[in-house]
Amino acid sequence: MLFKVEMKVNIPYQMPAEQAAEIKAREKEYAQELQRQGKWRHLWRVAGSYSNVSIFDVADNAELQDIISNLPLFPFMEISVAPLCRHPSSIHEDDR
Ligand SMILES: O=C(O)CC1=CCC(=O)O1
Repeated sequence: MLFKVEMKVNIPYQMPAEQAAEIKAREKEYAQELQRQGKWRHLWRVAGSYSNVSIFDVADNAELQDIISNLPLFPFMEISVAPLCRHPSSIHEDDR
């Protein structure tokens, strides 16, 4: 199942820089492993903001919830999720 996920990051300005850097490093490692597994298909920065648009390819809603809630930055994010389905004009066979 494919989902569009939008994540807006709001790290409190009081957080020490080293702590923020450590959380971001863990986030990067987690995100890159999920990309290697094919579960995090696309990860795009939204230009001009500390947010991203991502496409996830997961088994079901429960797996998406598990992945998202384990993001190291999860406590500092506003997240919105939209389920996707194949567009009839798509030429990409893996759009499902
Ligand atoms: O910087 C972001 O948009 C948050 C994030 C998600 C995966 C990652 O590595 O950073």
